[in-house]
Amino acid sequence: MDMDNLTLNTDNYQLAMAYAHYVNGTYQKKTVFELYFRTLPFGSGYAVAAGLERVVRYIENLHFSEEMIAYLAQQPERYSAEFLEELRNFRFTGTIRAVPEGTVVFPNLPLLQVEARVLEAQIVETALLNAINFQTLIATKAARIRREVGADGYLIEMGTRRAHEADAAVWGTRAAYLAGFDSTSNMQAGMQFNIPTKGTHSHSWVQTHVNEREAFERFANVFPDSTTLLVDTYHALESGLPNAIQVAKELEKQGKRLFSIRLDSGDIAYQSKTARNMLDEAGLSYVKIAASNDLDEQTILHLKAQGAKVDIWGVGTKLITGYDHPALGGVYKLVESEIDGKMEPCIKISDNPEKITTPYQKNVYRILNAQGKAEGDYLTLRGEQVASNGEPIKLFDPVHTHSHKRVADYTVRPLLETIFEDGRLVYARPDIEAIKAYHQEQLQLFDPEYLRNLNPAIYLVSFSPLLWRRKRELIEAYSPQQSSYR
Ligand SMILES: Nc1ncnc2c1ncn2[C@@H]1O[C@H](COP(=O)(O)OP(=O)(O)OP(=O)(O)O)[C@@H](O)[C@H]1O
Ligand SMILES: O=P(O)(O)OC[C@H]1O[C@H](OP(=O)(O)OP(=O)(O)O)[C@H](O)[C@@H]1O
Ligand SMILES: O=C(O)c1cccnc1
Repeated sequence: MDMDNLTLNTDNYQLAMAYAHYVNGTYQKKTVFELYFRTLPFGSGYAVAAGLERVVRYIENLHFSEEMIAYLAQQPERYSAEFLEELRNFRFTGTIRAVPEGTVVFPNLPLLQVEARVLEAQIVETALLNAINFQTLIATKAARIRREVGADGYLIEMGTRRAHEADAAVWGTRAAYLAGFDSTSNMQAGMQFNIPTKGTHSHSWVQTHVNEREAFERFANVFPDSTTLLVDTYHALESGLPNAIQVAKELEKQGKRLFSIRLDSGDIAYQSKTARNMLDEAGLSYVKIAASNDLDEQTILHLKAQGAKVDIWGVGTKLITGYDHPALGGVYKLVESEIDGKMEPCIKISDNPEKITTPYQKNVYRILNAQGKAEGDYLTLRGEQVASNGEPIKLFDPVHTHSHKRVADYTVRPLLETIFEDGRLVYARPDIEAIKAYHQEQLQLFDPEYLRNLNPAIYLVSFSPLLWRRKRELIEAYSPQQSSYR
């Protein structure tokens, strides 16, 4: 089984619908789907788009292997031999547009758009959501953690042991790195994505020696330029720190420097402040202090408020599992479908206005004011030009319409890039360092009110007047007193 081929990483119902379209002769119908989320995780004011690299690899490798075809042939759905033959030749031949990874994104903004035969667009839904929901969630959590750590702190991702299995560890690490982490303990992620790896040692290293001092010496002698000593196996301040200081002094005699000590239990604020004093008094102000132990942005905020002297933060479980908001609720909705050879808008009506889908394939623009700061995002019909004729542009919340503003002097920046064109990869994939730098540039576009972790300001994702009018008309057309559509 080729584990890199995720073609069957789809739901049973996608194949059932694909088959029913096939049997009815409608499987070649053109469709447009858009992927977006409705609610931000963690109480954040923004999310960080991630997952596109995995989408690209998935689409490039999309095909049903003989083993998969044989499996499908045995299913109770009794797929016909002709359909299985169609699947044997199945490749992605459509067009995908997406916001680049690292983009700062908001609810109801299309992050990805699929324009393809319904057969293809339907089958890929599950895997696209799977990749983008998870990675965007983790990138967003990572950005929150980076915000509290500040630009000076060094952040190591350490979550693999608690991640939801290997894929989540490796791709989650990548998402964390692009959104602000400095390195990871996961070697696979390091190799696969060129992410710097870092590590210290665990309590077992100390426990497998006759005493702590011997353990420290032996480790430091092997890595004299990069050692971090974990000082809390027995008593951090009474034993670990004094032993680490002795080892650092020994290293100095060889012209070497102990890199850091690590605290992994107890009161990190108190211990780090005391450790800092002890190290400084011993003339070891260059030795850094690392901390770990169920950290997240909240704990880090509190530790910093207490004056903790931590230079390096190791964060695992609460990052890689999206601990306090374990899933991003991204959805993939049909916005246009071919009827009698013509693309027609599609809508899903709901009693909850936030869940009514927005019809039509869209263009997505970011509106920047004269200072180059983002004022809001702006969705138009595809092909519709944004007027920049000197007239102010009106931005409003399409659900809570009282919330609006006008921006007089503005420029527009399109957000969607073409990734696949008629099945061909046309996107020059940036390397991970370029994505990381791009994410930092993105943050500069926003006033801090939108970015703060607690009770952030709400950013407007607006419609053009034409899109607004067309959506209203469609809602009207599907209202119960109109019968023509039902
Ligand atoms: N000064 C502090 N203020 C707020 N939270 C802290 C402070 N110091 C540590 N913490 C956090 O408190 C939690 C302590 O958890 P817990 O009681 O399980 O750890 P512990 O006492 O260190 O035990 P263990 O040895 O099992 O790790 C951790 O999440 C840690 O990051
Ligand atoms: O706490 P996290 O953010 O997940 O960071 C990773 C943790 O993994 C290691 O210990 P492990 O949890 O295996 O054992 P311990 O807590 O008993 O030290 C390490 O010492 C960290 O505490
Ligand atoms: O290198 C470390 O200190 C480390 C790595 C993984 C998990 N916990 C700690």
